[in-house]
Amino acid sequence: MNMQTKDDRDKFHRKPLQVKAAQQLLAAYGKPGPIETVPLEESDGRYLAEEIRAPHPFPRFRRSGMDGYAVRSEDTASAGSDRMVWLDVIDEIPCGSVSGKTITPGTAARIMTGAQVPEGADAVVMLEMTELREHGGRMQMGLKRSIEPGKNVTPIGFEVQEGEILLRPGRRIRAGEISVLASFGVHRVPVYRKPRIAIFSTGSELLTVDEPLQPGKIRNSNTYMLASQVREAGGEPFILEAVMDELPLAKAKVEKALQEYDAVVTSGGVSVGDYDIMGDFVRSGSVDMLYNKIAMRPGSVTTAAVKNGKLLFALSGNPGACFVGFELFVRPFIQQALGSEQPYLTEWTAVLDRDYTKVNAFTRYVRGSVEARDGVLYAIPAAVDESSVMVTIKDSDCLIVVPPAKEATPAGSKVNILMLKGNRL
Ligand SMILES: Nc1nc2c(c(=O)[nH]1)N[C@H]1C(S)=C(S)[C@@H](COP(=O)(O)OP(=O)(O)OC[C@H]3O[C@@H](n4cnc5c(N)ncnc54)[C@H](O)[C@@H]3O)O[C@H]1N2
Ligand code: MOO
Ligand SMILES: [Mg+2]
Repeated sequence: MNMQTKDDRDKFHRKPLQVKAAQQLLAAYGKPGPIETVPLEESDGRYLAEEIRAPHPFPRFRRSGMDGYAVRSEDTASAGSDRMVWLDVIDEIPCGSVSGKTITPGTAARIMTGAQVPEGADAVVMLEMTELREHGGRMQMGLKRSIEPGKNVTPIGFEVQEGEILLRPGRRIRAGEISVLASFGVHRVPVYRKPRIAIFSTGSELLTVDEPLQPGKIRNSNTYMLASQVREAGGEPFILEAVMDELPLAKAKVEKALQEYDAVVTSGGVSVGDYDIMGDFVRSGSVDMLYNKIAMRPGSVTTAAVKNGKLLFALSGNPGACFVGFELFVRPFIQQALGSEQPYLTEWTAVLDRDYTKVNAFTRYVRGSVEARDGVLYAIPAAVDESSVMVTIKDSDCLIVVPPAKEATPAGSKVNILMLKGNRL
């Protein structure tokens, strides 16, 4: 039987840090950069690294909104149901062409949607409102309705003025942003390089996913789950081989990974057990420990340390705790490295759908699904949400934040939820 040592006493009496305080500690290390440029078609999902200003107004020319005729509105003033106004058609302007003619009194030009409205014209009449005839060897269009100035003409700069800021750094590039970039000719897009995150699990019980099961062993799921979370958060995951619960192995692996990658995420071995070597490692002095206990559940044993300005996130081995630890601490780091405007999970309010009976001294982050009923958001806690439970992670749209309470939280209570799915703003 082992005697209790000073180290044991240190690890048994850890001082828990609040989640927000831990996030603040970590924020000092989450700096955006470096910048790389990628082709526009590869920029989807990336984070813009430079401000984009409009080099020209948009639209850049007066644009027809209809297929029809470009006219001078004042020429149509006398048109009415019993009085047809006829105008000479002096040109035809397909999209992409610029007319060399000016619309003078008594004339019009046939024009297509998207084409540049010719000089002199200040309105476009849609084709369906007009008639066409040949008269004295000239083509004429007629209409029975007066047209107001500006009708069906999109003015220059209607959408964007020259010099206007269109996109700021840290903006996630999606379909709408890509449309902006393409419209202004940004074919090589400056983006923040994806932070390179090394991931490995610790645990002598771990098998690779393709190994047959053996007595007492389990397959390593956390590594792959974490890699998916890294990708979803905008980082680039690097899966390293899992290590046995032996301190020198883990120490060598972490130290090498910290040199080669932007951050290291491990799972397992952070509690107080005899083989919880990651806990021993962060207390060994080879890294500076930031914290080794958080006032939250699951994931109270979540640990972080720093070496040469680089972070080690030592997450719990319990899958549920590992998942939550990532979302609360690693995701913001990745998002900060991408210059994201909003690194933390978005907080919404919802109505708790059923009683949540567990009580705890720490804030709980309960996996739940979200449903909208009659415009009200309901949060439904997962049936089983123990830290060690893996299978309900897949069903969580959100984390329901249950503050420390001595009594159950009844159905109908207003709760804050952290959105996981559909959150990627
Ligand atoms: N005496 C105490 N025991 C425990 C405490 C405590 O305060 N006092 N805390 C409990 C809590 S809370 C948690 S959470 C766990 C944390 O455990 P560790 O982070 O040390 O993780 P391990 O011991 O390595 O593993 C825990 C559990 O998770 C499984 N595991 C580990 N790695 C993986 C992986 N890559 N993929 C899938 N599953 C994994 C492992 O087999 C264990 O079942 O400690 C409590 N104990
Ligand atoms: O770290 Mo443990 O999950 O608090 O459940
Ligand atoms: Mg353990």
